[in-house]
Amino acid sequence: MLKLISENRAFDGVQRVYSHRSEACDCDMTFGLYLPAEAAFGPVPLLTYLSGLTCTHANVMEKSGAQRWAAEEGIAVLFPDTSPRGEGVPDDEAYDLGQGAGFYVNAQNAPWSSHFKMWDYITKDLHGALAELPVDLERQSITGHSMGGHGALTLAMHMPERYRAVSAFAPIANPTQSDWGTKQLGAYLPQTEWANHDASLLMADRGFAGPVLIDQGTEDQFLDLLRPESLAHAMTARRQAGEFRMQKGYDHSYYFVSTFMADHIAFHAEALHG
Ligand SMILES: N[C@@H](CCC(=O)N[C@@H](CS)C(=O)NCC(=O)O)C(=O)O
Repeated sequence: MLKLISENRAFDGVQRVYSHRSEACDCDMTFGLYLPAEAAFGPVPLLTYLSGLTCTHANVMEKSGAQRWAAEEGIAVLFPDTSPRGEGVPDDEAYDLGQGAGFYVNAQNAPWSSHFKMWDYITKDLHGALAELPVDLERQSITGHSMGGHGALTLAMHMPERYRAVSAFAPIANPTQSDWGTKQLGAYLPQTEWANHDASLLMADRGFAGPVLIDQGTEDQFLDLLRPESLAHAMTARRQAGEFRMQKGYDHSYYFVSTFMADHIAFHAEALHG
């Protein structure tokens, strides 16, 4: 059951925030949902945006300007949180492990395995919760930033029947070869599972049948950790159809994300309305 936390009118639609109980994460979770005006008349297509390290559902909702473009295209945008939270949920002193850093996996190692099941949260609990809202679950696609770009790419490549298109802003592209990856995958999962959560390895192995769009800033302060070159190489080696754009001068921040948000929403709208 969903609990409505807030509702604000935006671009003729509504920006809502809900909380609900997640069985997978064994705690209450919060998410944002933007519904365009069209949702008053029937289910609209749904784009999920997964956020990066340290974020809650709120960063992208407040800083990316996504609502304007979603309203123009008549699509809903879902903004999930990045981890389980609350008392009793394990955490780490570092910003990039534990709460705010769920990495979109189902943790198998203690102490994380008790709550950190973000893969199941997104694909099962949240999916189920959306059934009572005016979104068309047969028309979905996915995007994300940084850790969320990693989540978007890995989810899309594992579930192409659910997601028609995938895009990413500065994704963590090759986590098995990066400190943004080995640290978290190592904490959460046995090493035999890592390759299932590495976008470059999945791209080389299986690719994605639908459209793909990646944007990466050339002045991103985390380039060495993100390893975009591994994903670009995997895409070209596989002859994956898609666009990989190196955007001159942009860093890792929401100034970068908001600059290209219109492009990404138009890209998804084309796949979702088609
Ligand atoms: N706090 C970290 C960086 C974390 C970071 O840049 N997070 C990105 C996603 S990976 C973000 O979106 N932060 C929240 C924001 O800008 O609103 C550091 O100082 O090294």
